Amino acid sequence: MPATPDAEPLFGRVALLGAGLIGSSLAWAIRARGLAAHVSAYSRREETRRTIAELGFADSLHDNPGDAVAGADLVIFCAPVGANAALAEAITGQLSPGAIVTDVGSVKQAVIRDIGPFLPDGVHFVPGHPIAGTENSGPEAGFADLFEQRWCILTPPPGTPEAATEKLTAFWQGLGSTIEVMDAAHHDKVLAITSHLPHLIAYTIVGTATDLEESERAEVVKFSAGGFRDFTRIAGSDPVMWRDVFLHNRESVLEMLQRFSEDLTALQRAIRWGEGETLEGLFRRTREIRAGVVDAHQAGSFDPREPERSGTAGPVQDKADHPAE
Ligand SMILES: NC(=O)c1ccc[n+]([C@@H]2O[C@H](COP(=O)([O-])OP(=O)(O)OC[C@H]3O[C@@H](n4cnc5c(N)ncnc54)[C@H](O)[C@@H]3O)[C@@H](O)[C@H]2O)c1
Ligand SMILES: O=C(O)C(=O)C[C@]1(C(=O)O)C=C[C@@H](O)C=C1
Repeated sequence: MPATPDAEPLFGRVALLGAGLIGSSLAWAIRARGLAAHVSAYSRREETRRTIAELGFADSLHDNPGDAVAGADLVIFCAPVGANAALAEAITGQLSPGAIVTDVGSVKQAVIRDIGPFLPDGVHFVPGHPIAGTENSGPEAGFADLFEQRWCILTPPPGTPEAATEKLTAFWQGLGSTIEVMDAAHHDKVLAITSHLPHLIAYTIVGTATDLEESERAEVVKFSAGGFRDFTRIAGSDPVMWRDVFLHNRESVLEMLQRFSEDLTALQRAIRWGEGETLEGLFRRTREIRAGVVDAHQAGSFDPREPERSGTAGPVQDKADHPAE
């Protein structure tokens, strides 16, 4: 539920460390819903800072992470997870007592390992992960309703004061999300299969098809219709962000990849030996799962990733959805 404009904001100053898709969406959403009096943003590159200034979603812009967090009562790490340790080290002396530190990273155990040791006593760490995104990246890609009717998972380490988790819960609810609190290790396993492996498969299949195109002059991209095009959308996701996800959730991804490879081998056998029942049985099961996913979304979720099927075009669309353009 959006905050009313004259209500007291939940936070005085929110600092964003990195302002790409997620950071800029947070800034727009915080402003639209009146959740903070001031949004400060840190960005490394001058060119990106210029873009952010033109877009106008930050109240103050900084070329130094320490300056961005000074005086903030909420600090949100929004860079690729591989950048966290260096950023945490850079801000440690500037954090205000009582501040809440959180993040939006797609992995959680590595984030706790990399940021936790740099936080002084009296600063509360509540890692988070919005299950919301698109294949686009950078400050121009953000939009205010990205987090609406989406899950946000919080993974507070043992000993985190309840009040800090509650305040961050109120923040994400204010952005329109629904909260689930879970253990970081459990998060990393679940997301390995629901998000990380699908991205790995998409990157692989698009790479394989492109190699084939080069070696056999097969017209893969030209004739790519529904299925392959859907994969290219996911495979168009940010290379640095996803490099870091795989390097920082290694164990869980490798475990899920092992299971996936075994299942794939079973399908390979079924095709080789003409076992139609095996194939059809699996495809019927997965079709039911898809129907369940669609029902869940139709029960009230705006999904910017499926503009064609849901008929509700999101503000950021992939060119691949409009091949004639
Ligand atoms: N894209 C998604 O769908 C999605 C969804 C949920 C969570 N996340 C997580 O959100 C975080 C940000 O992802 P995004 O999609 O906004 O990426 P993005 O590429 O759009 O933005 C990342 C920002 O971080 C900056 N940055 C990159 N390397 C840096 C470094 N070493 N030091 C400081 N700044 C650096 C970039 O300049 C950019 O402004 C990641 O940790 C990602 O795992 C992404
Ligand atoms: O919608 C997409 O394009 C996404 O890939 C978003 C997605 C996902 O896998 O669902 C990607 C990474 C995240 O950490 C959370 C969400």
